[in-house]
Amino acid sequence: MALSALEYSFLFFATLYFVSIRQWRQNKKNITLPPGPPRKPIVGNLFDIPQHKSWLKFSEWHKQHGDLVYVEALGNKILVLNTMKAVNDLLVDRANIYSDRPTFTMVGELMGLENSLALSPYGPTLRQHRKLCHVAFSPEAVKKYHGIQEEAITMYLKEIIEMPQNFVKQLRLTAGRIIMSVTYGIPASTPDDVYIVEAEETMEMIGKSTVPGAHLVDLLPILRLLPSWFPYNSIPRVAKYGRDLIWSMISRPYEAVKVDRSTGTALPSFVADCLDLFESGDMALSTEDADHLIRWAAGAMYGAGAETTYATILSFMIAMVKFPDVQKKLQEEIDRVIGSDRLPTVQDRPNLPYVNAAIKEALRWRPALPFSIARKLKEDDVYNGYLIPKGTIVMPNVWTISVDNESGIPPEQFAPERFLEQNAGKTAQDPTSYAFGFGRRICPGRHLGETNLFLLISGLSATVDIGGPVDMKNDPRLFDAEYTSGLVSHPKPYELKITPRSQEIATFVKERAEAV
Ligand code: HEM
Repeated sequence: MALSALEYSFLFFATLYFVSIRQWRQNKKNITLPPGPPRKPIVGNLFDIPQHKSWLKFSEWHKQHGDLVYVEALGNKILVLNTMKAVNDLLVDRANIYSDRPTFTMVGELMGLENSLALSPYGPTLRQHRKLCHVAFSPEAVKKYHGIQEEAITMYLKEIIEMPQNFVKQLRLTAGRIIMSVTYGIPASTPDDVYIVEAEETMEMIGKSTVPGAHLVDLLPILRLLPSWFPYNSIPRVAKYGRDLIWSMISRPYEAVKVDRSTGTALPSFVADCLDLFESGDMALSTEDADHLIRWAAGAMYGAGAETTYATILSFMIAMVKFPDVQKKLQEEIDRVIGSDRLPTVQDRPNLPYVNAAIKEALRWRPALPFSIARKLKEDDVYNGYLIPKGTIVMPNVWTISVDNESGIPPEQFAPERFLEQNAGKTAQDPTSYAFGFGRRICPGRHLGETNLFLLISGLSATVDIGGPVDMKNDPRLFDAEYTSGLVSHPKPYELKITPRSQEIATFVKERAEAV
């Protein structure tokens, strides 16, 4: 029987395809895993990876093993990327297989958090989440939140002028109020922080649950199938507690927006923008699906947006104590450009190069997410001759990437000068290219986040002197902040001496805050 030309071509290409797949599989057997410290049977490198600040250990391994460091822990495969080139080659250029998130059985599957934007697997739902963010958090769309951000930060400045000892607690509240206001339109000036209290409680529970080893079921997912009557099985009870807490945190403010919209009293917000988008018919979703999507997209914002801002500013304040010359230069620039009778606004940003350089330096000096947020590889991959197996957890080592060995200024120094025009070309990598993540999962709140940093850094510099802690006799005390080791690494609460730069400034900040 004679075959047609079409059938011949089909057979030819099919044979070529199968032969190349076989060849590829054979080659793969000869391909080695990326380098890393030697692994022990079963536990792998479990006991080589420190629980505290593990990014420092990976930075050491970077020097020994190179740009890729591969480790295993109890069968979990982990690849750490230590350079921007490796990050760009994999997370950006091969985004279709490197944009998934690792799974957590307890908090993700059993408590439901895998529905949320930040933990959502890479697929059609994530693309819809990202579309909502693209519309609601574009550089143009976030302009409508500038007023909210300015007001919340004015209130923060008033609070720390009046009660400087509360600067840490108030910073946390301020970051939370801004996110709640932007996400749900809850006024930042509301004295009732009921949503924030609930969100903080939920975030604490999630933080504890995502520490490796916190739940046995994460190591042995099969345990989730045990019936609830099984002796000593606390999994269903813990899962229900977490699920209820998360559901309440994401649903109460969301339902409130829907009620406010029905009465025409809703303030601008991410949720309101998303509901508008759905109602415009632009999303081709059922009401139920849109409801689910928007609720869980909005529910990710607090966790992702509040603690990162808090961490970056707490580190900035430490830098002001350790590098008083930088504080002086910031104050001088603000006094020269803005004067001392008003607070900086977003419109002033283009005229304040030193403040802008200080934002970059704050993102670089102590990155809030030293390992960014981990990815999971969807299928086997080969890079630089190494096999990276499917399911590998891939972590960009932002800590190592942020070490500036190019500008000639010691990396430990907090020096905005690295990013001034005079150093352009010989300076370090721009931190905005790594601090907010990469590729298809890059932080959707980065424009909003940067504005928070601008208003806080310029507002603090305009109004207060930040000094180290003092003893009863007003003598300086030794000062070194400790950092937490979770996903977000922030300084543990510490003391500072914060004083208004002048009585006039204290008065106008108070008047301005009262007007809010
Ligand atoms: C200083 C401020 C901030 C920093 C340093 C920061 C950093 C990051 C980083 C490193 C990621 C991981 C990206 C990746 O996987 O490649 C991320 C994700 C995310 N951020 Fe931010 N962020 C900040 C502020 C915000 C704000 C203000 C919001 C919201 C209003 C926000 C919302 C999110 C969300 C929803 C994700 C998850 C995206 C996804 O999984 O696709 N972030 N952020």
